[in-house]
Amino acid sequence: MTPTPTLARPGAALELTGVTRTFGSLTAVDDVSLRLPPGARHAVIGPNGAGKTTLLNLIAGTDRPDQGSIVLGGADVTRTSTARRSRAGIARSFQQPVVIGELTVLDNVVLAGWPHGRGGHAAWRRPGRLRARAEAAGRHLEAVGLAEAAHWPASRLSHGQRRMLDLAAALAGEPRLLLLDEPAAGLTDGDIGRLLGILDGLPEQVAVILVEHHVEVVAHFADTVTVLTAGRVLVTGPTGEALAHPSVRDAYRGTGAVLESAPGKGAPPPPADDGSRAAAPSAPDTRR
Ligand SMILES: Nc1ncnc2c1ncn2[C@@H]1O[C@H](COP(=O)(O)OP(=O)(O)OP(=O)(O)O)[C@@H](O)[C@H]1O
Repeated sequence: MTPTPTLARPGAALELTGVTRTFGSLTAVDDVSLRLPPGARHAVIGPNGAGKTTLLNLIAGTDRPDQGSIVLGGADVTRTSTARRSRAGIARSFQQPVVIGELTVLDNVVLAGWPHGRGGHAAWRRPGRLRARAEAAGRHLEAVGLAEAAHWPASRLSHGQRRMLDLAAALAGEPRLLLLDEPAAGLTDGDIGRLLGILDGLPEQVAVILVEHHVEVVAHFADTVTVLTAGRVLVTGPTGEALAHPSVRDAYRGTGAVLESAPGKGAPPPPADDGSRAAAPSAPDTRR
């Protein structure tokens, strides 16, 4: 059966309506609706197994919803391939950074930004296009603080640097919607401070969905937050209100997250080597 096309209200960068994904008897994402304007700074938080990564997979197209619709910039992409969505302007970073160790840092970014499809093959034969891509890749590396490492083999990078390279690679496609899956995971305090600076410098017109366990990163970066528990939206709204909501406190109680002390949006990055970070929620992982 052909799905009924969904019309987004004007102006939405992304509109999810009733998005649901089940795995057997488990509903990982349950009737999630969300509307983001261009340039949105939105975070999705929730305990382990809440459905955050599944939601990103559904938006990026690596997975398909059982119900609901996904509309990007007015176009229904619910059933379109990952490659088409990438061409339409969706880019993502991963929990485990995707880096090709044998290539240089610069080439990783050039490759990530290379056009998919037949146009991409033709582009290799045009030295001017290649040069322009390399210059753009250099700018993205500069933005994430990796300019000096541009000609290193990517295998030389530390974990924190790989995360930054993954981010530069995501930016290389000049996205209109950027999906960031736990960019602060495994970073040192100093690296998190740098990450916050980089996030602050993301192009204004790009809508961003940040999935993150570090509440202070969420509080610093996001204007709005959706809290998921067991696949359902518990709360969605302005960051301060969402984090202060009693149900959110209940959902996070006992997980170690320090919601009270999360700095407000616009607060400076935390000092390096301060060990008092708001901890990631650590509810039992229900992954099968
Ligand atoms: N391919 C799959 N097959 C079966 N179950 C899955 C699959 N992918 C995810 N799940 C389940 O769906 C639920 C949501 O998983 P998901 O990874 O989206 O949660 P999450 O909120 O991103 O968790 P975390 O914070 O630990 O990354 C979990 O119970 C998980 O085990």
